[in-house]
Amino acid sequence: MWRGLWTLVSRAARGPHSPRPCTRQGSRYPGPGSGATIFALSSGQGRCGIAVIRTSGPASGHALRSLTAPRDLPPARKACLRLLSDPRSGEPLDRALVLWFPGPQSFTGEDCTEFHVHGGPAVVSGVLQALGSVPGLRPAEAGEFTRRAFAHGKLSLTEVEGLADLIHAETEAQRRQALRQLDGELGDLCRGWAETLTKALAHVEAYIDFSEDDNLEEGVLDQGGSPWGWEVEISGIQRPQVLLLSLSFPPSTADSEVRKLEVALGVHLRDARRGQRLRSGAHVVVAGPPNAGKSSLVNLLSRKPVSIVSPEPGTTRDVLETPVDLAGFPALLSDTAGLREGVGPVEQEGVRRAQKRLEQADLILAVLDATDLASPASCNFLDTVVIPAGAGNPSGNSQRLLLVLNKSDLLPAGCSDPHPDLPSHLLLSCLTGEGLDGLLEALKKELAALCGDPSTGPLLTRSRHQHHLQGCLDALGQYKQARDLALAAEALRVARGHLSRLTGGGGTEEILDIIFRDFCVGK
Ligand SMILES: Nc1nc2c(ncn2[C@@H]2O[C@H](COP(=O)(O)OP(=O)(O)OP(=O)(O)O)[C@@H](O)[C@H]2O)c(=O)[nH]1
Ligand SMILES: [K+]
Ligand SMILES: [Mg+2]
Repeated sequence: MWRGLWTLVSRAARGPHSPRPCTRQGSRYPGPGSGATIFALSSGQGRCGIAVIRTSGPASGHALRSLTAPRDLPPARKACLRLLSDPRSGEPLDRALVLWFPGPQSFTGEDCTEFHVHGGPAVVSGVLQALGSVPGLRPAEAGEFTRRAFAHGKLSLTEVEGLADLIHAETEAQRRQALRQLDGELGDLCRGWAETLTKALAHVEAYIDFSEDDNLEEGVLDQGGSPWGWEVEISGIQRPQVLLLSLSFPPSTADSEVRKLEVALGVHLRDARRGQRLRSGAHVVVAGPPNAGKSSLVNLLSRKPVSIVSPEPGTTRDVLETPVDLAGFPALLSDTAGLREGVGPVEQEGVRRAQKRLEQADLILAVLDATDLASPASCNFLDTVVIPAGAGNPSGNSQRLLLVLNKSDLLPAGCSDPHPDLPSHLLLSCLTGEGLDGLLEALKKELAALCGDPSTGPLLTRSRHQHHLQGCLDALGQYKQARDLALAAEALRVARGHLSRLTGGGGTEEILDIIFRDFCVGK
């Protein structure tokens, strides 16, 4: 019985259905030291000071020796100056710094080399061709270096995603967020949660074994009516094996640990939308009546002539989208048609599209002409868009709105705020730029609320993360409702499986393909 229990505890700790919880499992790629050796230019394309060419795979050392003189391998991880020449013709290619990273202490876990050559296109193509002539070497596919790093357990799936985001990060907030993910924060969090579930599962499985022997399950479930009930019950049973379990993981702790886990998952799930906004940009929609200066504002914020500006009302018809860095946050800025009634069919279609885009906005930048507030179009816009959105007191995570009164340069001099009766607003002149700093400050606050603080805030940046955390939470719900120990254990296993898949344990090829598609060749 004692030995049986230990077997069960360790089996639960390992998990009978998923091989290892949240391990950094690989894909179909072969283990370190086998397979082809790949090479690619890892720095950007085009003329530059230094270009970095990498290789990874078992023939890396041979490739390094074939191209360099002297032919011996440099000391591991130390930059050495070498003359590079083409192994076929002996023709000199460049004088370059080379590095030798013997596996497994390398980015991919395999033998790797780096050639830091002068960045002219002729040098780069000469070295790439020379490498291509070495037997066993072939050009790398997009993301193949990172994929090998993942296959060899150097990076978890969430870290791979962080790396992809870091390469694509365009704003400061995105960079901070990607770095946190690359540091493995999300993976660590999931591994901690999975460990909690493993302990709970060990407890339940051991009890299943115990009750099979002693026929106790029925009575306990009758009394408790739920896993929480029988967990408490177990600690009351004076059996040596149960006492052992109680010491290693007291049932009341199991109860509260799983409950704590539910709370933590809920907090992160509520933050998920913010994390996704931080990764792909908040939707900021500029809207208002015709000629308010919406297109002028879009051009000012994006610092380029995205939209046509003209004195003619109804200039903008289609929704025009442009990605911008707004005060360090990524945003997708949309210019829209001026909202008004009684217009021709083309402009009407523009108005319909504008209204549709307004519904999808995370943040509405409502623009009015400060000198034209009494016009029917302005009044209608205030009544139908600004006031319902509750400008001035944005609440919670719902759609937010900033009201901007443009063309302040046309207001009589000395008039600080001509419209104190309007909902909270900012004065701006797209013509002179006055009020722009205040607007950017307000935008920063709004975007920080929408996207979260990148250094402490949301960690879930993809819908994939949200899907698995929700799956885990749902399974914990089933666990609580299970009236049968076997079902309760199965629910815990399902919950743990979701966490495991989030970090890449048992990741399917499809997910890997989608993630690695984001990478460029050489990464
Ligand atoms: N004086 C002044 N004129 C401005 C300002 N901003 C925009 N304008 C002018 O107002 C007119 C309309 O500007 P747009 O940016 O085309 O306005 P819009 O809201 O995009 O117009 P529609 O697309 O037609 O709905 C243009 O002649 C601009 O030069 C401003 O701050 N001050
Ligand atoms: K216009
Ligand atoms: Mg316009």
